[in-house]
Amino acid sequence: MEGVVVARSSISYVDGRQGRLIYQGYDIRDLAEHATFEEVCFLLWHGRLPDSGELSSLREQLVAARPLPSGVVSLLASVPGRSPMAVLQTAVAALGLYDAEADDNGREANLRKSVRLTAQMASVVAAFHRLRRGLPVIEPDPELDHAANFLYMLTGQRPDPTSARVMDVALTLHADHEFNASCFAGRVTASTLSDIYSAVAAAVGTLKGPLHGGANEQVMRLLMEIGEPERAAEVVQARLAARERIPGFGHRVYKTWDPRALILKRFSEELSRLKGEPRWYAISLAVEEAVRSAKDLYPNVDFYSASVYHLLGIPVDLFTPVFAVSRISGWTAHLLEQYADNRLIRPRAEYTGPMELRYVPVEDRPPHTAA
Ligand SMILES: CC(=O)SCCNC(=O)CCNC(=O)[C@H](O)C(C)(C)COP(=O)(O)OP(=O)(O)OC[C@H]1O[C@@H](n2cnc3c(N)ncnc32)[C@H](O)[C@@H]1OP(=O)(O)O
Ligand SMILES: O=C([O-])CC(=O)C(=O)O
Repeated sequence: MEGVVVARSSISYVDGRQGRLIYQGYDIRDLAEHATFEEVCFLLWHGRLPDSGELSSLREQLVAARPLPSGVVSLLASVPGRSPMAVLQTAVAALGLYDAEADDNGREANLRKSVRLTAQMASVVAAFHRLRRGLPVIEPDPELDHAANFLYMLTGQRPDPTSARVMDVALTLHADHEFNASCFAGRVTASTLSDIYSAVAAAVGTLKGPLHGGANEQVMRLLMEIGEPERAAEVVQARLAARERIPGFGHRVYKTWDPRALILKRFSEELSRLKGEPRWYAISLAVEEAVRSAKDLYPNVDFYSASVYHLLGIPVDLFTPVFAVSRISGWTAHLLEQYADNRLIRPRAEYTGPMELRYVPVEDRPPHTAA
């Protein structure tokens, strides 16, 4: 389906040649510099920036929705913690079980659920992490905005202003990206008129893969394996010689710099310096140079977000869940758009199997021999 346009959408636009990303008319660089994640959520859901009353109201709704149903907390305390993305997917389905509006697909109900899901996915990731470490779940702080509160509930420390701002911008940068694989999976689910929780659970499962959101975790594991900038070229060359992919490079749509990667690169450099850990930026830069000199591939959003998340104190296996904590805003915007003008998404396949075979009873079939 490379390059195939499957629907019309007003939510976001990716110009893969110029390296531009637009949310509802606004350039991502403008939003990253000036907007908050809460404003971006409103923009994606409503198609325009909020006025101050609307923004205060959205903030209040998000704060009010942060606490999780106790049944979901019990579930998080009892599941095996091997795959945080599988836990998140399970928790999204469970949140639907506790929502009396789960099966109401009207726009107003779905908007309320978009707010709840955006607030609660952050709470799920933070609570799961605390519980698996045997630590108490942190009560949300209504004075903190979404990004800062997430870091607080995860780490137990109120973040410094730079960390809070970097987290907020990272959420904005990851919020939406046109018909990416997870968004498309969610829209396909919604197109059957299934509920928003089912659609988001499908999207979470799709984001998990290492060719999509799962790449950010693989990037950090690569940086850790490399360990020092001087080893970057050797490790990258060995991987390319083995025809392995370098996580965090290449993109189906961008054929130049991903504008989000440029912003995250600056944050990686800034945080590396501020936190006194210059090697993460130095290794990342050395990997970028090694890949760029070997292949015509640019870093995507997952490359520099890895060192940024690490420097914010986020555990490596939560990197992809943190991507979902942001992308829930874009997924739900797309689901609202899908429900508003729905037609079942059901493409065709070109059949390549045999025809005209006749059934033979099992006792008459010869033993199968591997080809
Ligand atoms: C949020 C996101 O989802 S962003 C993407 C996150 N995923 C990653 O970072 C995983 C690594 N990247 C990749 O695997 C790919 O670049 C993808 C899946 C993102 C896009 O892939 P496609 O559009 O299908 O590109 P395609 O697979 O056709 O690659 C074109 C060529 O570039 C090579 N290539 C692409 N990405 C990489 C990479 N990361 N490392 C090494 N080679 C690569 C391919 O091997 C291929 O080379 P060839 O023509 O010599 O065989
Ligand atoms: O658009 C894509 O294919 C991948 C994606 O979600 C992104 O880059 O944010």
